[in-house]
Amino acid sequence: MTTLLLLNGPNLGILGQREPEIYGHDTLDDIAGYVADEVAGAGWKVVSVQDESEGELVRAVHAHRFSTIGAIVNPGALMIAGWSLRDALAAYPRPWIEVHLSNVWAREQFRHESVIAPLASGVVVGLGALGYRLAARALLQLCDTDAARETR
Ligand SMILES: O=C1C[C@@](O)(C(=O)O)C[C@@H](O)[C@@H]1O
Repeated sequence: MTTLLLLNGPNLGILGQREPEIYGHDTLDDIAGYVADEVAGAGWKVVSVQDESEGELVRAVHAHRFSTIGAIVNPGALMIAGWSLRDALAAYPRPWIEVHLSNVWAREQFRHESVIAPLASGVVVGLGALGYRLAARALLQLCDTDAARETR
């Protein structure tokens, strides 16, 4: 079974209750369901990990690095200085996409830089839960391309 890693950082476990005017009303379970719906047609399943601590997220990237085909990563505030998460993702051998629910560029200055973005295959920002769906669709295409390359 092909598996996609859905990785969410600090404070994303309380989506739905957390500043819904910024982050929307969907819970993380809702979002995991949307991602699962997007990839089900390809026969992929989703493993969803959320943690408040960077170390646990690093552990999750390590644990899933050879068992997943790609990843969707919302690092939360670790975008700002999550250097060990950045290094773990640098060693993740598959395509992955950074997602932010809110438009971080339209918010405080400290959210305008992401230490992980330069390593991502792409970044989706400001589209709420739809951003996770779009990231899943992108990974279906990116991973197909990889698979096609491997068979050449
Ligand atoms: O926790 C979050 C959520 C966020 O990653 C988003 O999805 O919009 C944006 C971050 O700046 C913030 O710290």
